[in-house]
Amino acid sequence: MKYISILGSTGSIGTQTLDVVREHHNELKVCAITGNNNIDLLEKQIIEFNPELCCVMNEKNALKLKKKIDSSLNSNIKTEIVYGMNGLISAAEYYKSEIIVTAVSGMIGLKPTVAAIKKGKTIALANKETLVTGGEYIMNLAKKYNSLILPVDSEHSAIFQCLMANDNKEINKIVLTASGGPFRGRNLEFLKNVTLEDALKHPNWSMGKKITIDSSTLMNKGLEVIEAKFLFDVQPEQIEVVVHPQSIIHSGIEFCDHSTIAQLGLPDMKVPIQFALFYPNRVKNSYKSLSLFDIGKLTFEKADTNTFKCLRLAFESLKIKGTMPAVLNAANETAVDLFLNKKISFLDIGNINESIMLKHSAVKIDSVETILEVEEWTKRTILEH
Ligand SMILES: NC(=O)C1=CN([C@@H]2O[C@H](COP(=O)(O)OP(=O)(O)OC[C@H]3O[C@@H](n4cnc5c(N)ncnc54)[C@H](OP(=O)(O)O)[C@@H]3O)[C@@H](O)[C@H]2O)C=CC1
Ligand SMILES: CC(=O)[C@@H](O)[C@H](O)COP(=O)(O)O
Ligand SMILES: [Mn+2]
Repeated sequence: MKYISILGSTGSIGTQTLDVVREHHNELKVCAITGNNNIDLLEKQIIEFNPELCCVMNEKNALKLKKKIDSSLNSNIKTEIVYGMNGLISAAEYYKSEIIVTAVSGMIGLKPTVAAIKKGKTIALANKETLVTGGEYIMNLAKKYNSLILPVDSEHSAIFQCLMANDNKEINKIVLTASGGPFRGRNLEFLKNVTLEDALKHPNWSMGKKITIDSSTLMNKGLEVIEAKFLFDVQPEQIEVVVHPQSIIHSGIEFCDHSTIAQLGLPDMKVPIQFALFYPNRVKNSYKSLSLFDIGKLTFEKADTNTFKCLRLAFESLKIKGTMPAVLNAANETAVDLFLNKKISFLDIGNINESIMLKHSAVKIDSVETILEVEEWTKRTILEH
């Protein structure tokens, strides 16, 4: 039996991780789960999976959930309810858990992931913001504490799988695929008037709201470029973004002999989640099979980084190094939150990200505190404006 913690069990990745656990209930056991607002779903998850620990970020919600659980007629439930950042860290450090699925959205995932790394846990990393903000610091920490980081992000899982069979072989480039989002092919004039509802319509994937907006601005691809740079220790120039609207080729590697290996599959996150949970093994499941006949055509385009400036900003932040990717990420989280609350327009997201980068003088990251300080500065600077 493999014991796991799921940080963010009520979200898109969290619920799909639980689907994988249901599929493999004889091999996987959930010890700890966490959520923020969705306590109705947390209650259902507690009843079904009976974890030993459940953290609700928000204290009031935690007390409400505790009341519900205490008054439940099901006397088998032994779940301890905790709350706040300390609670999230306890779930990440939970003594029985070997693998921690980091499926919370945003930089809030940084501290618990660092805590899990310091306990030498295996990290099934969905929360890309941890690597985007912590970069080399996180990778070095993982080495120091012998913690294995297994990517869950579909592109990075694809790259990891291509590398697995070709360990220690020199690579020319990473081919990082992008769907292009709901506004692929559109120009700035069109984007001036797009709405939140338009931006939330991802063509291929059903995901949480924040990452769905990031896909529509191509910031998601920018964050993934930064994630790939640190995970696979390549130069930014070795990462080629290719728009592939069908999202069937999840990414690939061109090796030094000009042979390219890619990983393909239907757009279903259960596949990379399962891969991380069972690594290095491949195990059978009941998921749908890919039929290339049904797909018919696979097409490829260049990304338009003039119209979608967030992708360009990501490459620029990597050139500047240090805290700049963390600042870009924090600016983007703040801007996306404002957009989700209908306070700014779609194009404002990229403009805010760019203006904050211009205001920031990057420094080297030598602690989690450095990252949290620049996050605080970024959010304050945007909101005071
Ligand atoms: N969805 C996908 O297919 C993919 C996602 N990812 C990455 O995985 C991560 C999760 O994405 P996704 O599942 O889509 O996101 P969701 O928005 O669907 O889920 C987010 C989860 O985090 C919890 N949460 C939100 N805010 C806080 C907070 N302040 N403190 C503690 N917990 C919080 C939510 O709790 P609650 O619901 O109870 O409020 C929920 O459990 C992101 O980093 C994303 O980039 C990467 C590749 C694909
Ligand atoms: C499923 C997944 O990994 C997402 O990150 C996905 O890649 C988003 O699609 P885009 O290619 O549109 O950003
Ligand atoms: Mn992805």
